[in-house]
Amino acid sequence: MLDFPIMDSETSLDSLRQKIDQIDDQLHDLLIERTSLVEEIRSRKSRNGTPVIQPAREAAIFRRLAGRHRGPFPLGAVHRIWREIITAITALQQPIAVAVHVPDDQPGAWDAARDHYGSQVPMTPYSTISQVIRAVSERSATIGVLPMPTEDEADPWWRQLMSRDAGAPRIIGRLPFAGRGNARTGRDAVAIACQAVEPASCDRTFIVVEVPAQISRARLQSCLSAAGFQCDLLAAWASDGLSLALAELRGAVAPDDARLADLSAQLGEPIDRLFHLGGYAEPFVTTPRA
Ligand SMILES: O=C(O)C(=O)C[C@]1(C(=O)O)C=C[C@@H](O)C=C1
Repeated sequence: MLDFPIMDSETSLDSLRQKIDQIDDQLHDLLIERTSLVEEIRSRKSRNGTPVIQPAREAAIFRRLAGRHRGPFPLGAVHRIWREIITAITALQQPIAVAVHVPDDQPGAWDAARDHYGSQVPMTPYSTISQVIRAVSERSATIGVLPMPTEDEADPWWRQLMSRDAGAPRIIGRLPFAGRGNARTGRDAVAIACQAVEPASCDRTFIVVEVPAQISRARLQSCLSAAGFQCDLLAAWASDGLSLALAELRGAVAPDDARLADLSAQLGEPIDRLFHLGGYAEPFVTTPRA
């Protein structure tokens, strides 16, 4: 702790600025010290096969800081500073590039992505969602930022994530995490990356299930509830006899979750095809969905 003399109205601007300089030195030294841990962290994760990007840990870091925050410094600004730090530390462990879906009428998608992944990593805007998914699948981008799914989409992008390939893209996060700040208009977004998602790390889980043709949304919703799930978003899509439902479920849902067997019983037929699309740590401040 810095030991400052009592300040009174006689304290000069120069001496106040000297104190600011001392504090800045401390902050800077601590940043350098924090960064010095990165090589050890990287090597442990690489030894264990743990993905470099750890959204649940990132969420826990900010929640902890928010819990101890005090004084007038804006919490949203604390979040922005830590997002720069965390992405910089991530990029020291593996190259990071972000592909963002930015349609003309949603410029805020870019702002939210930049607020989250910082100002220093390469970020590319794409006009179509398929381009973003392709960039991530082909590894020209590490992270893709896509609009949060909604219930009635004619050609929902989440179908493109239905893959059993362990290296296929999965949903790893939701943006913005701590409010929109001055970001321009935009829907909430999800981040995708080609990495395993530990079910326990998710406050929300996305699954896609092949469901009996003609099943109504209301019936699906009641089957999910009867199986013990709390479902926040239920999107359906059908074509040529194939009917799919995307459900955003509260909490973690592991592939061997007993409720999935119950769901199959509720639907009256075995679930032939069920895909875990990933999930996210619940945002600190949830913005209303557009
Ligand atoms: O804890 C880790 O695994 C880290 O790599 C450190 C760190 C951080 O800067 O705090 C960076 C990236 C991860 O996504 C989570 C946290």
